Amino acid sequence: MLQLLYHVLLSRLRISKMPNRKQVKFFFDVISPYSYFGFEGITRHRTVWKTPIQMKPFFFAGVVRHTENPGLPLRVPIKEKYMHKDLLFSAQYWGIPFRLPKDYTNVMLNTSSIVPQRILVAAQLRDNALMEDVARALWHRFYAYGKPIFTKSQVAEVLRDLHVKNSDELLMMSDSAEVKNILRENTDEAIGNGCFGAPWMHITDNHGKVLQTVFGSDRLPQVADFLDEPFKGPMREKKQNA
Ligand SMILES: N[C@@H](CCC(=O)N[C@@H](CS)C(=O)NCC(=O)O)C(=O)O
Repeated sequence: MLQLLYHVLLSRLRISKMPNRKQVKFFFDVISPYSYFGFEGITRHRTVWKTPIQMKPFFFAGVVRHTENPGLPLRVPIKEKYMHKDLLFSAQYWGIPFRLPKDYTNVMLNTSSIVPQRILVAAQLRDNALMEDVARALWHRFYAYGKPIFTKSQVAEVLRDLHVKNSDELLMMSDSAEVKNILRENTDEAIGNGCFGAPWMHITDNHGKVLQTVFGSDRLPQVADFLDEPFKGPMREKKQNA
């Protein structure tokens, strides 16, 4: 009995000693250019934040389908015109080489990103840093060189350029039930918390309770403030792809 009491007290003590650290989950899809900016912004801030950041590849089309979001900027001509300019403006801010790929709106609205997103999940199962390298390289290929990134062979070229070991295994893994489930779970997790767009973030407490949901790469200053962390602007000196 005394022993039981001792263990209960000890576990209580351990819980109360745990720092009450918030965490960020960052949901993104390579089909979303604003995810690219947010991805760069948040990963650059990792060097100055203590807050753990979890990167979550999800399926943007699944979100759009679920929410029946009629407000996608590329579907509204006046917003489309603005967005084309805003992407260049924002890319300049983040120091990202960027030009609009040919036939951009059409490609964005009519191409599926399921293949690269599943490959990112497979890469993350191996190693999160690998996943981030692949995501960054996919965006770089699309926006710096205008080359497509949506089929297996296109992604395979990126893996080859990055000298990824056993890349065939990774591509095969991306068709597994495990990978498909994780991508679906990540998407459902965002949808379950009110997601309608990308990038999307959850700020949670250290028990995983969602304290704040956030839409957009342009909300990083508010995210930093909520986390009690510094916002250092675009940190262009940290850019990896020139
Ligand atoms: N102001 C946001 C815009 C983000 C944005 O427009 N994301 C697109 C995908 S690339 C989206 O999810 N749009 C849905 C909507 O605007 O309802 C930012 O700077 O990141």
